[in-house]
Amino acid sequence: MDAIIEAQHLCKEFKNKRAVNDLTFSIQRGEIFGLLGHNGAGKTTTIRLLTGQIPPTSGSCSISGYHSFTEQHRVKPLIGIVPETQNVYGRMSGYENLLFFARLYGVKKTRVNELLEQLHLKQACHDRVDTYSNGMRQRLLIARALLNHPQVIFFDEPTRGLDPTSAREIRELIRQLANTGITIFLTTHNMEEADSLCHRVAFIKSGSIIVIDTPQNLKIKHGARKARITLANQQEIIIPLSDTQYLMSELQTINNQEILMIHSQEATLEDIFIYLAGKEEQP
Ligand SMILES: Nc1ncnc2c1ncn2[C@@H]1O[C@H](COP(=O)(O)OP(=O)(O)OP(=O)(O)O)[C@@H](O)[C@H]1O
Repeated sequence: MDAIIEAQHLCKEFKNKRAVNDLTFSIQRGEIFGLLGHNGAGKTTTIRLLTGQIPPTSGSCSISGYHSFTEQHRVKPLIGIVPETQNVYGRMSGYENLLFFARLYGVKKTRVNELLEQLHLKQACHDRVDTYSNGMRQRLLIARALLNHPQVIFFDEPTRGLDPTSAREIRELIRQLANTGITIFLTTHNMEEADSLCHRVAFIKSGSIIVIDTPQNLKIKHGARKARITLANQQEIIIPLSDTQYLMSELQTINNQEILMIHSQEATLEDIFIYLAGKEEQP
């Protein structure tokens, strides 16, 4: 296996607050990996550690074998970051924004044009960014993250605040990037998004990872399958299939009523998340 991101007993404390607690994991090249957690669970801090923006309190993390913080000069050319806040220069055009960063990174102008084309921003590229929709701004941030041909892209809540069409476009784009071999590390609150996009997910709670697996395995291991029975009078009964006694007693209550439909219902990733991580974090 060829791991590109590795964390070993990674911890981060702010004053007396432990934001990230003993994270150990590795992510393979080409993987789409999702870090899922409530507000304040430690997702952004994990990204900041992995990308070398802040030093760990203890433990270590690396990209392609280079220590994220102490070997930033090696790590920076390998990564792209799409942050949670859309920190672009509103008074500049999309083109100027990209050109500014291209110069900073020593990237050729032709790459800017290539990315404006790839991210469908060519037409509006000379308009001021503060006239862009949220979806366009997000695509501009992705273009910026791609300037240096990164091997890994970190997305912090990539579809937060986007309308469903723009969110779908961004998800499609993430899939396309992964298909070109780029490793994707993303954080999200959106369980459906994680389920449809990620090869593996980790649930983080109060700074600790409580489980890492594929969405499918998590559903198989922790999800109760249920039968949804719709009666002719439109009443719906949901019965867990694992509990035979309960199933039999519920079926008896149906008695002579006509059954319209019986569907088997799989647990969703959200069900599993709530089961394992509970509701929102306590401050
Ligand atoms: N610079 C900082 N100084 C002090 N505390 C911080 C700092 N950054 C984060 N924290 C705290 O660490 C914890 C984890 O924060 P983090 O931003 O990583 O969570 P998150 O999972 O990304 O949340 P959200 O989904 O709301 O963005 C929170 O309790 C937060 O208040």
